[in-house]
Amino acid sequence: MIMYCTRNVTEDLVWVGGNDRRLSLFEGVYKVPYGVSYNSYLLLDEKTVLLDTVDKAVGGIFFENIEHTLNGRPLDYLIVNHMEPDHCAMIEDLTRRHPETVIVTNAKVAGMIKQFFNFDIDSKLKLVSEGDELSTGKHNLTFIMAPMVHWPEVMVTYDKTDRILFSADAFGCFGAINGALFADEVDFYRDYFDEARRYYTNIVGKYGAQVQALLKKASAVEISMICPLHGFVWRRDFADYIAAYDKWSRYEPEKQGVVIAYGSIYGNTENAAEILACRLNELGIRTKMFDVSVVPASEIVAATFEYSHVVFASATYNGGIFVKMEDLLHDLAAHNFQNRTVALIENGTWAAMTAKQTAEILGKCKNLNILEQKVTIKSAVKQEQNEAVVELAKAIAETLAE
Ligand SMILES: Cc1cc2nc3c(=O)[nH]c(=O)nc-3n(C[C@H](O)[C@H](O)[C@H](O)COP(=O)(O)O)c2cc1C
Repeated sequence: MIMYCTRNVTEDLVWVGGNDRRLSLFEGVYKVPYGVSYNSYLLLDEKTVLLDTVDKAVGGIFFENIEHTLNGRPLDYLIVNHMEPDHCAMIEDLTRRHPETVIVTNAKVAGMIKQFFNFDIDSKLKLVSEGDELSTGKHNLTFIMAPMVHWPEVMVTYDKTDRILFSADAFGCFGAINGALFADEVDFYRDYFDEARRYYTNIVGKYGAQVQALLKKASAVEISMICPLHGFVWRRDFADYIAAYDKWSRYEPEKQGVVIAYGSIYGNTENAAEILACRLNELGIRTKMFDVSVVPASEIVAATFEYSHVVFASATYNGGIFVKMEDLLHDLAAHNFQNRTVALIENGTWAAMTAKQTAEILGKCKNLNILEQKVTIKSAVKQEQNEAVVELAKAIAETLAE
């Protein structure tokens, strides 16, 4: 007997993906404490259509799900929207199990299939471009190119019949699907929104302009359901989620407030950061603090997309920026960190360097307001620096929107 773990998305669309709760680092970088899902969808129309495959970690359950759902029918089409291995890993296995399957995709994907795999794809290929249609019986599918959301070959598929957007990595979220497939089956904004932000900012945060382009194309069609490649399916009330994507991809903060990221070896720079946080809160300003030595840069990157202001407080380290802080700054620059107000605190026992060097790294970033007022500590906070921190809190307060 074939075991299976599937859920119907609609009457004739079935989720045949899998969950990984043992992955230590997604993409080798990101912690996934609640696991991650690899979504694949099987449409049972007059023709059968699989939309993307899954990561090899869940390959076994994926094939059980497919065979159970097909129930002896052939698999007519595989649509490949995205060639990242967490979604495409099972393509070659699939073609061995289902030699009848025609692969429907764009030319860039086809090139990548050849790069990743060794089977003869040309004999199986049906190439599509922007706006092409595939009729599968009741359903008419069309293809929308979404380059760099978040690889260059990405496209999304729109089911015109049921108005379903198969959105590839867009609108995804970290976190395994624990039986609840739909976002409305969990308390998404309480339990998953932070994970969705961390997913967006780190995975596609760099490509705001391309996400904007996709949002524009998507706004031209009526959408009643969004089926991403990770996380929950959205079948209702997704306007707020699309609005969050719009905000993130325009690099607009969600909230007025200050992220304070500090790098401190012996606690004195941390002390300055703590004092600043106290003074800001006394002024009614919300703060979120991170010790860069213990919090992964990816979590701090996500927080900088949330808040309007960021303070970097760093000890000087062998003539440079404290190593973990330097990692964070490069990570931010790589994620197109922009459109924020920034303040700097530096510490050096003999020659503080970090304010200047931080400003140099951030010099690559667009539309940053780096406050001229900085605080320089020489080893430990003294009366003079205490006063300077108070002044910095006031200067930050002046730049906050009402
Ligand atoms: C390994 C190491 C290297 C340092 N290198 C420098 C340096 O190049 N220039 C400098 O002015 N201070 C240097 N410092 C001192 C720190 O910048 C800082 O003043 C001191 O560690 C106190 O701050 P903290 O308690 O936040 O670590 C160094 C400290 C350590 C532990």
